[in-house]
Amino acid sequence: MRITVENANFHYKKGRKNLPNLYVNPINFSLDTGEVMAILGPNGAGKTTMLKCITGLLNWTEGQTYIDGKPLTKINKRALWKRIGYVPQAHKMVFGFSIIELVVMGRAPYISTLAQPSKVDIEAAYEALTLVGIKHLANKTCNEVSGGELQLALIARTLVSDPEVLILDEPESHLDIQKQVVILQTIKQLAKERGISCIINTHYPNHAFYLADYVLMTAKEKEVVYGQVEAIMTEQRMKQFFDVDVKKVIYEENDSIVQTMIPRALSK
Ligand SMILES: Nc1ncnc2c1ncn2[C@@H]1O[C@H](COP(=O)(O)OP(=O)(O)OP(=O)(O)O)[C@@H](O)[C@H]1O
Repeated sequence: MRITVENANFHYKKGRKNLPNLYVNPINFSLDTGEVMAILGPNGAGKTTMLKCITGLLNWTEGQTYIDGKPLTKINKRALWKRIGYVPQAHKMVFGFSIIELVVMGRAPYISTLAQPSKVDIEAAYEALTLVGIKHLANKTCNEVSGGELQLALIARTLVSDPEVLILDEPESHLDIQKQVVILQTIKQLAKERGISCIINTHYPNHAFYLADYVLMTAKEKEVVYGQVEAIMTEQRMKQFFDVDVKKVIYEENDSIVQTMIPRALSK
């Protein structure tokens, strides 16, 4: 499946008044089966808004998202949500669903209105929990698990609809370093082994280096740039977009080239 965004932009409204466009120049990118794109930018740059527009939760005010060449607005919503999985930022939930109930809700596009989830739906939910490594938490309530465990459950909830594209909003935020690794490895595995295309908002340049084939970088009043990771993730661009001096370090580990970025202010 190919997801394409062409000449897109967005502005919020305040009352009847249009606020300025969030992006200085139109957004253009294309992602094929199993490819990963990371979106990076400072707080308030419009990353969450962009994910919502890509999936049709908000409507682009200019341009369009296309799925295999077909405008997203022309695709039946139920059919669309079988193909696209959206994992929002995890906020602690205060209601009492169990984790398995939360994950079964992800089968909604397959369950007809008013029908109960079937055995197949419940089996699919357990399979997804197994995949993200938290099957043992199935009967805990959302209130009883940690932020990281809830984040994994939200990913599982998306996986039960067997999506072709996974859109994740800062999935590794608020997680300890071990849980971050689990999330990143899970996403990479879904992309490379299951051919799921992934779009991920992240605040971590190193995560983009690990996961992404392409990076889209945006910041208020800065040109939106998009391209292959090596071309976009430069010291110069980090200075330009984040106003931070970083050192890009490249080294070899287990026959792979690893790239990382360290803020110079933190090196003694
Ligand atoms: N409903 C809204 N109405 C008006 N402005 C909004 C609305 N939602 C967000 N904004 C503004 O749009 C801009 C982009 O917000 P968005 O949440 O997309 O940024 P972000 O890059 O995801 O930020 P962060 O990294 O902090 O999560 C911000 O200036 C925000 O205040």
